[in-house]
Amino acid sequence: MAAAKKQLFLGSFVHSKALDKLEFLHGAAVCVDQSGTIVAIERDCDEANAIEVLFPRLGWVKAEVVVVRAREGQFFFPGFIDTHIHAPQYPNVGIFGNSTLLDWLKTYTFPLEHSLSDPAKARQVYTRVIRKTLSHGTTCAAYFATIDVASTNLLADLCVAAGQRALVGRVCMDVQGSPDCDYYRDATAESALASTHASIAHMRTLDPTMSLVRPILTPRFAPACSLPLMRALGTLARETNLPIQTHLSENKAEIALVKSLFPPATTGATDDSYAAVYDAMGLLTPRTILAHAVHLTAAERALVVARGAKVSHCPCSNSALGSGLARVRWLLDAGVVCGLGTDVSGGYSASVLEAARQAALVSRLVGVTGGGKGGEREKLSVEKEKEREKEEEKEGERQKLSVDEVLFLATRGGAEVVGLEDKVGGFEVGMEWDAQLIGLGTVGEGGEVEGGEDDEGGNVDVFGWESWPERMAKWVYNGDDRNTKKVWVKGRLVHERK
Ligand SMILES: Nc1nc2[nH]cnc2c(=O)[nH]1
Ligand SMILES: [Zn+2]
Repeated sequence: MAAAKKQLFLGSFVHSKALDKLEFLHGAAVCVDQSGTIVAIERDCDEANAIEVLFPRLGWVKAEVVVVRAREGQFFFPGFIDTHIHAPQYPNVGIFGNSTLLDWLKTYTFPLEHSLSDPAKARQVYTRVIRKTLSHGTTCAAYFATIDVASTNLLADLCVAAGQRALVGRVCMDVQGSPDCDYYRDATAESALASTHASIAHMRTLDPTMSLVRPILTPRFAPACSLPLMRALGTLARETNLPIQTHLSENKAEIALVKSLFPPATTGATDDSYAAVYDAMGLLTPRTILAHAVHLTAAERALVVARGAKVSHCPCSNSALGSGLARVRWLLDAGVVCGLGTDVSGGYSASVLEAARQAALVSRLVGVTGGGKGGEREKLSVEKEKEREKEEEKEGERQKLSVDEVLFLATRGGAEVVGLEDKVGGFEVGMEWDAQLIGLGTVGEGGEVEGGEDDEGGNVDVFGWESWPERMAKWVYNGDDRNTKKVWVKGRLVHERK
């Protein structure tokens, strides 16, 4: 549903200009037309200026325009893009015990996903996960649903109704026993493909221009898919240009399983790596989202770059399931396009801001663990050892992701991962108004927070002497949904914090 009215947004706007550079526009004006498209951006422009200068240029008359003002200290920020989230797993957020990937799937995940073939339960869970993610400023999500067609289609319906932009994938998994999921799987590769076609057809009817919701091919991960199924999905991707999402190289036991299940002789792959299996099946494309990519080899990274596939970095999940420290700088260095994923419920939070915070923190650990290189170290002379330590320290510093960088990954990076970089992720004329209004707490002279202790600033106190970059750091490290005051998708208000 489009925004019904022309809108004028006034105040401070913050967005990424480059990986390491946020841009701050203060006292600015942004005009958004009825279709939700940004038609003008003007610096140093108050309401009177906008009416006098911008409106005539756009052919707008004052009476038909709704004005939205950010209060002093508040700012508009692009909506977050969650490049990897499992909608049916939302009831399990925080519930993972001490498990690791393969036993977590068996113990917690497959039973819950299976139970969502009950339409009432699916409606309850999907309604909640959409509301929750919107309240955290997620304007676009790449969702894994379940193997069940009806409830996958319901997820797409509910996204459209709530106004959330989404890629929705019916999960494909036709293999019995690896890992153990006999009660929850597609009966055959053919039936998996037929069910996939059914959900694609539903979404094409629901949103024929894919203005909000689009289908995405979703082979769960190699161990749960047969070669014929993966090959057929690769062919379908080539024929339809549809995007693909899957998991890659998340956990060491998973990688060993892939090596044992798919020797190159069976796949025709050039080597026995995990990425090579997907490549041999035609699943590595410029429209492929690869979740995790924690333990990639240099050769796999080169293959991902060569195919133009993208990576969804899921730090909350990688830490919760003890999967490992993804080397994001190492991926970025090679030109891999990266975004952030919550990976609910491997990830314990539906918040992309939390994923951004954890991406920053985890990157600080990548350096001290030797850039994830590990392995035996050559014995050196004392002098050479000192040199090496210095080099490693420098390299460790370089691994760190800044506040600007993690916010880029959460917005522009994510937009490129989901193939929507021309539409969302920043504030540019011609792009769509997917945005959030952020408010931080303002501490008064008496130490009180204006507007009430609890809600106004949530966990973020701003004293007034902080620079804008410092305010952004406070938001990233201490913020939560209490700071997300309003959220728009395509110009439509889809969440308001009361
Ligand atoms: N994190 C995560 N990894 C997976 N690998 C296969 N399925 C899943 C899943 O649901 N979550
Ligand atoms: Zn996942």
